[in-house]
Amino acid sequence: MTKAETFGTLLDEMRATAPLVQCITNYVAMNIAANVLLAAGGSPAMVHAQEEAGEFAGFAGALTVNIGTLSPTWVDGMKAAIGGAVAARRPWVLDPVAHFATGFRRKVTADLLALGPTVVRGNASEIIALAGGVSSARGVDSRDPVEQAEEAARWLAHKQRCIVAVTGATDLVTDGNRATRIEGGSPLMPKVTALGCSLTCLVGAYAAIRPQDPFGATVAALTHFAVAGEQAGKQSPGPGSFAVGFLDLLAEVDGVMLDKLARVVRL
Ligand SMILES: Nc1ncnc2c1ncn2[C@@H]1O[C@H](COP(=O)(O)OP(=O)(O)OP(=O)(O)O)[C@@H](O)[C@H]1O
Ligand SMILES: Cc1ncsc1CCO
Ligand SMILES: [Mg+2]
Repeated sequence: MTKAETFGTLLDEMRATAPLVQCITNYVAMNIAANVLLAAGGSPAMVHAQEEAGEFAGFAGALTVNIGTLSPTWVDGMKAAIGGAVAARRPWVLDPVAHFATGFRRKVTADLLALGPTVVRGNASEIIALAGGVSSARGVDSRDPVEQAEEAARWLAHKQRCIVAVTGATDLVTDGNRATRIEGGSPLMPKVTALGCSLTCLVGAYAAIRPQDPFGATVAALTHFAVAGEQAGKQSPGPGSFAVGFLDLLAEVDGVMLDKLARVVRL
């Protein structure tokens, strides 16, 4: 981000541009992720078949790849899409859902990481395990605090030469040298499935408008989520109404509100 830019100006620009984001996500996330992206201001397209994924990535603003409900044919689509995005010099974001759980997931994740994601976004357990650490998580839900993942995130970002975003009660974004903490959100967020997967797609939307600054783009996306989540949490008695209210708040937050309510700390 340049000096004159704020998260708010980035949000307004993202919404005005409505970047086309190719989302290869899981069966659980597909609907909510598309709705999240639309509410926030982007334009999602769930395109994953190997026959067309590479071609589509050539004109999408960004690509996001999520391994939540893997199968071999989807992996072919992911690799084709990544090839298309890299050839077109578009940013791509990897969400390594429960990558530690099985041999198949570990192998696919290693293959995808080797293709050079622009951003990796995961929960604390996923990022700790990606850096070779030990986590007690067995499935898609995190069992570790974000603070415990900071060293792992910095190490991974350095090794992969990418941006790493760790989410949880507070979020952390690092490029291996710089790191930023984002506060906000709601304890109801992990009680609604696939909000992390949806956030990965929103990171794609911001990266599409700032391909030269994926660090700033990632912090902006997480800040948009944190502010909308915090406000929605104040109005929601439980996960069901939160899911609906959160979509409303993602759309309601504008640049001025984002800059007023953002709690972002440079570490
Ligand atoms: N306890 C919490 N308090 C506030 N915000 C939270 C909390 N837990 C998660 N969040 C927020 O929820 C969003 C999703 O992060 P989370 O770490 O739950 O992703 P995830 O585990 O990958 O989710 P999923 O796999 O279900 O998509 C982020 O914006 C994060 O800041
Ligand atoms: C519940 C679930 N299972 C595979 S992916 C997914 C969505 C949250 O990551
Ligand atoms: Mg996840």
